[in-house]
Amino acid sequence: MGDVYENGTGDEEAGATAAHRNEEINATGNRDSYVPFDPLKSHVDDEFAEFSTDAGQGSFFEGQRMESKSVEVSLIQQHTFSMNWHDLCLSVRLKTGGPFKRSKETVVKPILKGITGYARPGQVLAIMGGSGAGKTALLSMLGGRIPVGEYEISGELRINGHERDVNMFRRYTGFVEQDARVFADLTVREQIEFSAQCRLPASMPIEKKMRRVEQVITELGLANATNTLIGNAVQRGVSGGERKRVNIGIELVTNPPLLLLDEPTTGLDSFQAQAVMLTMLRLARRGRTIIATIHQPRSQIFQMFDYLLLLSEGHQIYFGPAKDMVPYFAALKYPCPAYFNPADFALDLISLNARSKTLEKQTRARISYLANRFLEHKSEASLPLDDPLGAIGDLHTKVTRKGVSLFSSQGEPNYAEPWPVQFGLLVKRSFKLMVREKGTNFARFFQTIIFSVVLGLIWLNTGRNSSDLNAVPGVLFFLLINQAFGASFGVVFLFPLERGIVLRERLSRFYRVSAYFLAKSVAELPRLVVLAILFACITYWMVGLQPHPSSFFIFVVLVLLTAHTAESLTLMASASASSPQTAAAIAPVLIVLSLLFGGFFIGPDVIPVWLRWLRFVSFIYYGFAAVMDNEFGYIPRSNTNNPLVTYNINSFGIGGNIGFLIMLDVAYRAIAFVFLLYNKPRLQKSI
Ligand SMILES: Nc1ncnc2c1ncn2[C@@H]1O[C@H](COP(=O)(O)OP(=O)(O)OP(=O)(O)O)[C@@H](O)[C@H]1O
Repeated sequence: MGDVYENGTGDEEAGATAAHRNEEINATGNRDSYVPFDPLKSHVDDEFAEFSTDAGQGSFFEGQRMESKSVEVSLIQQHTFSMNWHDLCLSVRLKTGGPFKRSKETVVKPILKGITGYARPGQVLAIMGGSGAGKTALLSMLGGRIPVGEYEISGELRINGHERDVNMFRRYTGFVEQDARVFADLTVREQIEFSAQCRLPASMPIEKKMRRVEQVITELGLANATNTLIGNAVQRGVSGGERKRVNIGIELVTNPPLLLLDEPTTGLDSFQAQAVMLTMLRLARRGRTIIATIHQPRSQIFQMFDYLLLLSEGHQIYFGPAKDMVPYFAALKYPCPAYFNPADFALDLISLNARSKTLEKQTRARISYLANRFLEHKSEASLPLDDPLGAIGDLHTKVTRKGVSLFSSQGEPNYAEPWPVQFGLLVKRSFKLMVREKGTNFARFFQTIIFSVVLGLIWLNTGRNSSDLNAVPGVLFFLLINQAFGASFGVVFLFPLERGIVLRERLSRFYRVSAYFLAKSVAELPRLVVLAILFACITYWMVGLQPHPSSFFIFVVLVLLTAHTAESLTLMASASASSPQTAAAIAPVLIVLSLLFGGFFIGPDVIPVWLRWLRFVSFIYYGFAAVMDNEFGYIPRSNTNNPLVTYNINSFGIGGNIGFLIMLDVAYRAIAFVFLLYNKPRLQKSI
């Protein structure tokens, strides 16, 4: 679409171009040109009347159903968020120059240039602007989600008239990101249910939590997709729009006092977009504060907005009641043509048109003119930061050393559920995900059987044949490295693939990282145990190792322990990497180094002195020593043909080597946990 106002900021030009679209320009652009619309009373609402009734009768919205007039009364009965912000600025430091340039220059790129406004309980605030205007940046700033490092922030922000404790704030607010970060192998219901189970108060009975899940599913029109897997590019699941609504449902289910949504309607058809916004409006009318960025809303959606904040190129162009936007621009001699969608009108007016140098110059001049006019108007738009509305609600603010916290944190735990419950929920989810990886499970099962049979056939009866005795150490070593690599490949992508989802859940305080880490470890165990036992059983008897049950049992334990330690070592790589590619690059290095110093390829005397210590942190070194001892321990060490002597096997014995292996296993896992704990984007704490 062309730029309606491409002739610049002049009154006549603007009017003339607008006339091109519609002869009937309401030159005054007064309120008469704006068709009042009450969505809650419209026919659209009727289509959703049943949900409205459900919500009113059920426990979903704890407060009573609110009409605008009764909003304030009900606000007093529940946690409510009133948010004021003043002169918010955000800029990013960009490094220029190639990677080898000695002195890198830093360029500061402003993203938000002094944004002021407020959001009230009971109302919907829409943040509108063209692509790259700064909508997501502003929403992230309001949501306390600006990463540390390259970004610089300034300005003031108050919740209910007080400084916020950003950690508590994140727990109590819902933040719906633009891109849905959800598990492909879980169903719609499972995703929303998990959020409800982790985040709703522990004191709430489970039936009530499940009822709330059902209500959210119904309210978001997901009833027909409840048991459908989310899916991904490879495996077909729900539609893009349904996926988006699941993302909203995950936040909505906790009924947060403040809900921030980044482009909740993008990718939805117009009916669904309207339905989602209607849900937001209803939520607002029940006392919630809703802030949503939105791109190109249709006129009926636009009329659901109570307040509007317009952004262009990081400048604030408008803030105020949505219904006053058209008159505001008309007063600046930019009238909205009659019967024209006010949202389209505003976006045409404030978008930078870079299709040609002339157009860019003209549109830039207009944006700067509008931004300057808003600066003059700003004092009227802003409210004092300690606005008395902040006193509404039963929030108890408390003075802490850091300032005033958002809530009274007395008796207010950081997480809704205690650690054991978090752990239980996570084990259940991880196990479910593991079982649903049918392709992987199938492949690993058959890979184990094929490998063990092939290896068994290659070295059939090698152990029973005394002339082949010297071949046995090689067989034992190979069996161990086979298990090490198998276990390593199984978990190398574990954390990077889930990273996005887990970071989202960690930010919203679903659970502690320790609960997640331990749950993953526990859920992965059954598969590892089954595969290791299967492998050991087949190869041990085919190769013909020591025929005593106790030796066989020790061998099984050692194969299992070696595989588990290899898994722990790989988890170090997996937890430290932010992408699957990085994990895949680090893990083989760790495993191969362990093999190299494992005592088979290179004897300790050949290794340079300063590198010899490395064998003590090689899990294969202990695993190999133990299986060798298990196989040849009966031969006295005085016998120079004893492979234990030939391979310079340590004298820790089977028990000692198992002990060291367990210690390494625990140490690797502990390091992996620390990596996971710290491998997250750090968010700025100020404002
Ligand atoms: N780390 C960064 N480095 C460079 N530029 C950045 C960075 N983060 C944000 N920006 C820039 O800030 C501007 C605003 O980005 P933002 O994502 O807020 O836009 P938006 O209005 O949400 O756009 P869209 O509707 O396309 O999502 C963009 O020009 C973007 O390129």
